[in-house]
Amino acid sequence: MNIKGTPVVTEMMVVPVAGFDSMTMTLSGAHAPMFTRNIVIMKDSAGNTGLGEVHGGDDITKALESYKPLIIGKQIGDYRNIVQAVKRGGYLAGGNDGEGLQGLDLKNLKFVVRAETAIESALLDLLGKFMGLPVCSLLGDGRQREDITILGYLFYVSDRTKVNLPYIDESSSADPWFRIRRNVALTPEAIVEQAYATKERYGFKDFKLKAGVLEGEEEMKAIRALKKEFPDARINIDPNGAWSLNEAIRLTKDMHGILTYVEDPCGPEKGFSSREIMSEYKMATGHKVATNMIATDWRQLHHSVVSKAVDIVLADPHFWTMSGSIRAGQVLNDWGMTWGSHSNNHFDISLAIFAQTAAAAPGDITAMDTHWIWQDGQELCGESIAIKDGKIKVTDKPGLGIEIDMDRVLKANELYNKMDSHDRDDAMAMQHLIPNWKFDSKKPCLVR
Ligand SMILES: O=C([O-])C(=O)C[C@H](O)[C@@H](O)C(=O)[O-]
Ligand SMILES: [Mg+2]
Repeated sequence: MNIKGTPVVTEMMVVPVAGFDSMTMTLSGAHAPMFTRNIVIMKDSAGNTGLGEVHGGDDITKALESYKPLIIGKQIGDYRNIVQAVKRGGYLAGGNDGEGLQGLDLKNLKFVVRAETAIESALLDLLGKFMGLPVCSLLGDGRQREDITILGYLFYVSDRTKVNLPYIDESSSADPWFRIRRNVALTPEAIVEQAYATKERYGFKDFKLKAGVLEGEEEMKAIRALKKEFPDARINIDPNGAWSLNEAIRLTKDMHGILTYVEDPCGPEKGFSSREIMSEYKMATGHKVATNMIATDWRQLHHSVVSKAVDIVLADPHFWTMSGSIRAGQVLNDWGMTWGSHSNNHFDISLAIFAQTAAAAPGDITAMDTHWIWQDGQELCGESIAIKDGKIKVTDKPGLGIEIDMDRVLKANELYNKMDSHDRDDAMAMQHLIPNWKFDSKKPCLVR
């Protein structure tokens, strides 16, 4: 079909970039000193620039590069067909396996990630700029809200001084959050200190603790300490499926009124699937359950709903595409369930993608995750999106509402080019801390 009347894509650049991170801990190990992302920069015949961002790694860079012939010369108004063509003909087409297997095997993360989200985002950014509308007005049933509530995503952080790796030190920063975020945090007191510092800088009212690091009892102490300090906060915990069913029940059965919901408490065990086990967990405890592990696509979502395994689906647009995430949000809302979003480390382009998607998700959505507070200060765009009073104000500017700063992108690309490996590997830093450390989907990473 030949659609007339919208500008055509004249140029598409894929720029792999890197940024600095803390030695944050998860079930999978420890974040490395640097994280990677892929940035897409498109230009059109109207002179506008469109932006996209997705996970890092050479496979995703190659996939994005392979999409160019399907995009350049095409009209931006035809973006749905372009994304469809990319999905069918792209380098990663057909591969889909991964985080949903409950192992958080990060070698597989690239198959859960929909690289085409970066293409969709750049095209929607261009189209929004052409039409004078923010991207959220072009998604689903259009804009649903004026601001997005964000939660303070707290992590245990290992002692970077114990490993010979180039983690950055910000302990002389003037900002209390920047001062502590690279430093060791393995106690309830340190987690509470993180919460206070993030509240001071971003105004968060709700918090999430990434668990699967220490013994569950220790992590519950941190949750209780948080609730004591922030009695009005909605607080959740996410061990990425590390606990057995019995352990999860034991740890959380008395946490009503303290935990608002529990995210991916258990995984598969004794021949039962993670959906069956999570369903039993929900029945046994009455807790609301969230996931970004067992409902990462439509087929998984179907089984999760049928088995009544979850209440809240964290439909990260980088896993679902922006329009897919909104479609999921519409269905969830109609079925009395709740939409939210998961995240990984990211730059400010992804923050805009999250904000625009959340702005178009209908109903009473849950506070959104973002790792961005761990990256704040490393923006790739001129005027960045701010989190104030625990919220992002949805922009009225056209497109994503941000403009790329090429000097910053080139610097982040230089950092990327200095790295030996571009794929995420949380076992690497862990092995510097504990020789021969190996991922075990049932053992918190510091319990060895
Ligand atoms: O909610 C989650 O499961 C995550 O945020 C998973 C991610 O892998 C996160 O823990 C990370 O990137 O370290
Ligand atoms: Mg999670």
